[in-house]
Formats: sequence, C-alpha cells, structure tokens
Amino acid sequence: MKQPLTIGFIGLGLIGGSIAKAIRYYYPDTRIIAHTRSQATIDYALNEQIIDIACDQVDARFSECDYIFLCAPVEANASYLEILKPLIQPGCILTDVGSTKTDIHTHVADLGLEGQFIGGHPMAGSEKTGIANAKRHLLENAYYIVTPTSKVPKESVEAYVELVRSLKALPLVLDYHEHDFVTGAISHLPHLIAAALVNLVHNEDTPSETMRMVAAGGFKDITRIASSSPEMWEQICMTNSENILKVLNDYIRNLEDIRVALEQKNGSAIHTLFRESRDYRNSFSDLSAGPIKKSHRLYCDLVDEAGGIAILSTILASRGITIKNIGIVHNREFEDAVLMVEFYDADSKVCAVEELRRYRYTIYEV
Ligand SMILES: NC(=O)c1ccc[n+]([C@@H]2O[C@H](COP(=O)([O-])OP(=O)(O)OC[C@H]3O[C@@H](n4cnc5c(N)ncnc54)[C@H](O)[C@@H]3O)[C@@H](O)[C@H]2O)c1
Ligand SMILES: O=C(O)C(=O)C[C@]1(C(=O)O)C=C[C@@H](O)C=C1
Repeated sequence: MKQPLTIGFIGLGLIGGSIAKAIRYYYPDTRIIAHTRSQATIDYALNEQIIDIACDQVDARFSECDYIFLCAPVEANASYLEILKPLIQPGCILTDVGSTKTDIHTHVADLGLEGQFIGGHPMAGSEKTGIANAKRHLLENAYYIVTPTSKVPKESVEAYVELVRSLKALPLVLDYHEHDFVTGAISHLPHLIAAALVNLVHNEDTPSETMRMVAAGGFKDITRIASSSPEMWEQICMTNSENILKVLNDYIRNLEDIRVALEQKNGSAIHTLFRESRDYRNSFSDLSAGPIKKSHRLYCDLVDEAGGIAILSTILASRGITIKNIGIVHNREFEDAVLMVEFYDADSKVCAVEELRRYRYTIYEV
C-alpha cells in the first residue's frame, strides 16, 4: 500500500470517528482531512489530533485524497457525490460506511463514478452517536461488508480490502442488492421492532408508570437499539423500504401465527417457536463483533483483596494500558476468588500479561 496516504472524511461521528481513530493509530503518518456539519466535532477531532486539516466545505483540498470516506447519514452521503465528482483525481477511491447500499450505488452509476466507488459497511456500531463515543477498537473483529462496483479496478478492490483488514476488521465482499436484503432482516427490521415495542410499552403503561420502573434485562436487551439516532434511521428506512417491507410482512405473518397459537392455547406451537429460536440463536458465532463481542480478558490471583485492584490498575496505567472492565470473580473454576481484567483489544491484553508476570502475578486463561 502507498504510504503515507491522504484520507478524507465527510461526516465524523461514531463510525467516521472510529475509522479515523483506527487509521491514526495504525498509520500515524496518514494525512487526514475532514468536513462535517458540526464545529464541535471538528474542534474535538483537531484537539485529539485525529485529523490534520478541517474543511468548512468540500473543496479542492479533497483532490489530494487517496480515499474519501462518506460517513454522514446515507442520504447526506449520496448528496456529496456530485460535489466530489469534479474534485477527485483518477486514483482516488470513494467509499462510504452507510447502512444501505443500493441507493448510493444508483447515484454513483447515474453520475458515472462507478470506476472509483467501493461501497463499505462496518457491521459494528451502537445506539450512541458522535465522535466522543467513537472508538478505534469498534471495527475490531467486526465484519466489514465491501460492495465494489463491477467497473472499479480489481487492484483497487484488493488494496481497499487490505486497508479494511489492516484496521482489524473482517472484510466480506458482497453484491449490494444482497447486502440490502440481508441487513433489512438482521438490522433494519430489528430497529423498527425495537422502536415499536418501546412505544407500545409507553402507551400501555399504567398511570404510575410501573412498566417503565420494573422493565428488566429482557426488555432492555431487546430495546437498546430503540435509543438510536432518528435522523440516521429515517434515512436508512427510506432507502431500503422494499427489502424491509418484504421481511416485515413475513414477520407480521409470524406474529399472526403466534396470536393463533395463544388463542387456541396451543402450548406445543409456542414450545416449538422457542426451541427453534433458541437452537438457531445459540448457533451464532461470537467471532464477529456483531451479535456478541469478542472479549479480551485475563484472570489473575488477588494478592491482597483490599488494595489489590488499585495496585494492579496502577501497574497497567503506568504502561499506558487501558482497562475496559475489572472485577472480583468467585466461581467454581477457580479455587479462590480471582480478579478478572478485560481490555479493549488483543494487543493490550498481551502487554498486560507480560507486565503483570514481571510483577510475579499468576495469570490464568490467557
Ligand atoms: N451507528 C451505527 O451503528 C452504524 C453502523 C454502521 C454504519 N453506520 C452508518 O454510518 C453512517 C454514520 O452514522 P454514525 O453512527 O456515525 O452517526 P453519527 O450521528 O454519530 O455521525 C454522523 C456524522 O455525520 C455528520 N453529518 C450529518 N449530516 C451531515 C451533512 N449533511 N454533511 C456533513 N456531515 C453531516 C454529523 O455531524 C456527524 O459527524 C450512517 O450512514 C450510518 O448508516 C452506522
Ligand atoms: O449495535 C448496535 O447498536 C447497532 O445497531 C449496530 C448496527 C446493527 O447491528 O444493526 C446498526 C446499524 C448498522 O448499519 C450496523 C450495525
């Protein structure tokens, strides 16, 4: 890969910010330029040295880019293609991170930009928005769907896939129509269902709001994504409505079957529903950061329970290692209580093990 690269960002929130942070970490010499809607984002990105150049508009400075990442909501991303067309050089690759792909591929074809466009979609994220929530680890171990046009050179696709892989994501090349059907089922419909369920409970709640008060793990697990950005999700739903409608109709039919089973007190149908869903859900891999995050944990002996956590965290902090989670574990796997320490990535865990062994800690399950 040519080094150092110049990379442009339009939109620099949760996803753009996470990619920029990862690029800054793995390719410190990269020149990163960015345009975004909010001045606060630009100030943060400059202060944290995530970007080198802030652009108040998309202008000739983007001509120097080897890659331009469109990281705004999907309809906003498409609106920048026309502005970028006269600016970009022949070798520049335009890419996006949008959750829908057919819409942007259509705009790309209409503008004759197919030779320079590779769609992208990291299958990682959260209900939070903004660069302050962006993490360089976000892409780690997550599938990153890549949708090249048929006209973009093979070598450009290979270089892009390599870039994605070097940021520790798992590239997966897909046709963009297939992408939109798949994400309609595993991402877009679930977001609509979560939002509808939360609104249902809001409307059904008692005058003293007992539902809101007692809502526990089950409700919170299935509705976390109902806190996502309305602006982003409106644009996703408006650019993939056909696929969403197809799976939504199938889903409504499934709910109607459930209604009949309940009306007829058909316990065996309900049992089958839960058995089949459990078996399929349990077959999901935890390799990708998608449904279940891969964790980077170590377990070690508790030297002195009172001050043990403070001492260990000071040792790790002195090496610049950030702890994601820490806690005392009492379970049958270990004879005595041990300390569980979780890190954001594999590299941090390796450094931590090395450092703690230097201080004569006994480490388990590394
Ligand atoms: N949030 C997720 O879980 C997730 C996951 C994968 C992909 N995506 C996709 O990533 C993209 C960005 O989502 P996000 O989660 O980072 O959202 P975000 O709200 O955190 O960030 C959006 C960024 O775009 C900027 N922006 C908005 N409109 C703009 C405009 N017209 N011009 C310039 N900048 C503009 C905002 O200022 C912000 O910097 C979306 O296309 C979304 O579909 C999101
Ligand atoms: O984890 C979340 O909160 C997400 O919603 C992430 C999620 C999803 O899994 O649906 C959201 C949108 C994307 O385009 C990709 C990932």
